[in-house]
Amino acid sequence: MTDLPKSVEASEVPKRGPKPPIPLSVITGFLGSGKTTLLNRILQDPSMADTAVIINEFGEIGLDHLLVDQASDGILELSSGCLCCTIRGDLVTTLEDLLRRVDNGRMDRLARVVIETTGLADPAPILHTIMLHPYLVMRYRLESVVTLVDGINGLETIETHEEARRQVAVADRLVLTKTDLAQTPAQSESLAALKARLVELNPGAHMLDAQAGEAIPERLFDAGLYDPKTKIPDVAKWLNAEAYEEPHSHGHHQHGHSHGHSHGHDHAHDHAHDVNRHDDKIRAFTLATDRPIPASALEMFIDLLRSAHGPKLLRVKGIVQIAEDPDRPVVIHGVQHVFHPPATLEAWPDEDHRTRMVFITNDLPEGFVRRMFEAFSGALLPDTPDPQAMTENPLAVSGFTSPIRN
Ligand SMILES: Nc1nc2c(ncn2[C@@H]2O[C@H](COP(=O)(O)OP(=O)(O)OP(=O)(O)O)[C@@H](O)[C@H]2O)c(=O)[nH]1
Repeated sequence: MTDLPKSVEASEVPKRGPKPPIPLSVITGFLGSGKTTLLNRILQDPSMADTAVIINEFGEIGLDHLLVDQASDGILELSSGCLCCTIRGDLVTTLEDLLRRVDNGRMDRLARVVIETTGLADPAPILHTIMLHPYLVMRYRLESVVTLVDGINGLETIETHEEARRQVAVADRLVLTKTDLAQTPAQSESLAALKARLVELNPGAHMLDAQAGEAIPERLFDAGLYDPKTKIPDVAKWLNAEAYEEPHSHGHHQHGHSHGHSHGHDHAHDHAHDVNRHDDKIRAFTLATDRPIPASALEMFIDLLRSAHGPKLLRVKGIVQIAEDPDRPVVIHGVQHVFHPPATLEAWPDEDHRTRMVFITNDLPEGFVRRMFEAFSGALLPDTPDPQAMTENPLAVSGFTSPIRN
């Protein structure tokens, strides 16, 4: 999985040979956050034609008005041109069934698959199912993780439920729901604090307001490495590393990160928030270097990170300049202990040829990851000591740049 130089080619351009992989997105969000409501709305959008939606229970989702035909294999055809199926058996079987339909011509086109998770689920195992499956990982490509957050109850849910924080951390898109219900000053204030908190937890995810009509398919799902129109990798957009530099300075994002200020609330309440923030162990940060990294060093860095600290890696994305093949960058993508097979791009998509990685970690300090990265990225020349020694006694590396510091 980590033999980087021999990695799979990330060829997305349709051509003879293997079919281009089918984009796959996951919609998650805490109980009652509005997943069904959102799905019902977007399923009526013409751009969702040729989409297959996988949900846990048909009963949960009021799709009756959309149903046309109940097929015998549990896959329903919707009047919008979508298919809908429940997760029968397991997700792998369902995803294989869809491929079979495409391959044997029973389905003309499968433009996208959307999986709705149950509210309490950590979406990571769903991503792992695809990343670890040798066939599915070739036929599907992870396009986006969309996490819905209730604009009224979200802040409290995030502070009290680890699952909710994980859902936020793994997201490419964060959708705020129920913002229409924030009418009192206290509710507006809570919504503002929620937005600030979301930026803090996951600065790279775009935030969309469902009530403002922003949660439309093209903005929800267009979060993959490849531009859906040109099929060209857009690494800068995918990584969105700039967003990590100044987490609180984003245009429409909330500036009022002012939990210490007086809002007329009692002091204890504000103080409780302060404590939660300071105790919080989720960190979002980036690493960057202009020094090419030997393939073996990258492999060891990733192996060590995921084997020793896998559960603490909520999300890792990166583009890496490999010393042996500096003109063809390697793209890495991990969720907890599982990394997608690294993809080698044919060329750098833009002028920036630095290695850049974004991390969202839980209880894994930035300094620790940074030192480990420094040790592996800068010093592992052929005559260097073994990586274990390097990790225990990391060397300082010149040319190493860091957009943000702890
Ligand atoms: N006012 C308002 N209500 C909403 C909005 N989104 C969802 N709701 C309501 O919130 C409730 C829960 O929404 P669902 O769509 O069922 O939420 P869910 O995430 O699918 O719920 P589970 O499947 O139980 O996890 C429903 O009564 C919706 O009508 C919104 O943007 N504004």
